[in-house]
Amino acid sequence: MAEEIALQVRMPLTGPAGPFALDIDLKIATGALVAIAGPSGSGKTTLLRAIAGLARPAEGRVRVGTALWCDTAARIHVPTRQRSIGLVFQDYALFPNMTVRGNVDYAIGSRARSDEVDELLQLVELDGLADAMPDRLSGGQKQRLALIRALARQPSLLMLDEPLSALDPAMRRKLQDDLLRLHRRFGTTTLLVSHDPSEILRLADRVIRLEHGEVVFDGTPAASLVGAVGEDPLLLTGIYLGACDSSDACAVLVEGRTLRLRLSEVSGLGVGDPVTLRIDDAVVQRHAPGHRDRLNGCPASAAESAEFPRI
Ligand SMILES: Nc1ncnc2c1ncn2[C@@H]1O[C@H](COP(=O)(O)OP(=O)(O)OP(=O)(O)O)[C@@H](O)[C@H]1O
Repeated sequence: MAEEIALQVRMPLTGPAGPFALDIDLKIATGALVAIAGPSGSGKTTLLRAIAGLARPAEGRVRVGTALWCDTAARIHVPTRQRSIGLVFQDYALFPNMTVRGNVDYAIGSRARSDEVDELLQLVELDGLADAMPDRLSGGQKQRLALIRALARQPSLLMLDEPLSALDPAMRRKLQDDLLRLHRRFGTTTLLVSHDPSEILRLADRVIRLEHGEVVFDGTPAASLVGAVGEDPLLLTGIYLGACDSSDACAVLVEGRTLRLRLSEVSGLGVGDPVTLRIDDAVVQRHAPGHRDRLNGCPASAAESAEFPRI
């Protein structure tokens, strides 16, 4: 369909272990919130930069809806400022010499209406700080301003590169809520670079994992957990929601999402009980508070479920 985003990017890169190529061919549905995960140096930021026009692919084509932003074969390279994008990076990048309101005004441009700016500031609880300069804001407030500024022009594509990684856990959580709320409100197609599995689980519809410039995983957030854990077991807490009717899987509410997981034993667990899921080496285990031993796991079935509806 014409609305989707089609990305083909091929670009030689040089990492600490030598040359490799960023080689991406993806389609993204309009309105999706897609997490881009993967180890350091795998090419996540470079992919965003290529989409934004800040890096030039050796070969590639970037189409967003009906707009062609880049087509190396046709020698098309639309400058960054003419691409309908919102960008938020870890380091805020606010205009330090403009007030909070001024930052949003500037992003909207000459058509800025003051009621529109007020509404945007209210959305992220910055209306009381409209006349403050950015250096008076906390890290979380700065990042909320950066988010709203990126969305102010209602871009076709929002790209967030580890936007919450400099924040403490409580503020991260708050900003994740804001991000979800803003995503639901504006429906902007979003690419979010994140290393944090619980953040991905909470926010994303789809996860793309890069390694050495290539897509090694493309699937649901829950399915991504199993492959992404590495040496460190991942512990997630959730609420047991009961057995699923048609399979031996159960439903567990984790980070605001219902996951269908096959747990080793569910005897003694009641609906509403808190559970800890241990996802380790493709094994999902659970132990309820009060159980003396961790129960044995069984092959993870996080990948089995096609849909994980948001609650
Ligand atoms: N223009 C370029 N030419 C050659 N190599 C590059 C270029 N830009 C980036 N690289 C290299 O490509 C690799 C991937 O960088 P990139 O910043 O995209 O990784 P990343 O996955 O975002 O990593 P991190 O999670 O640490 O931010 C790095 O080793 C980097 O040095």
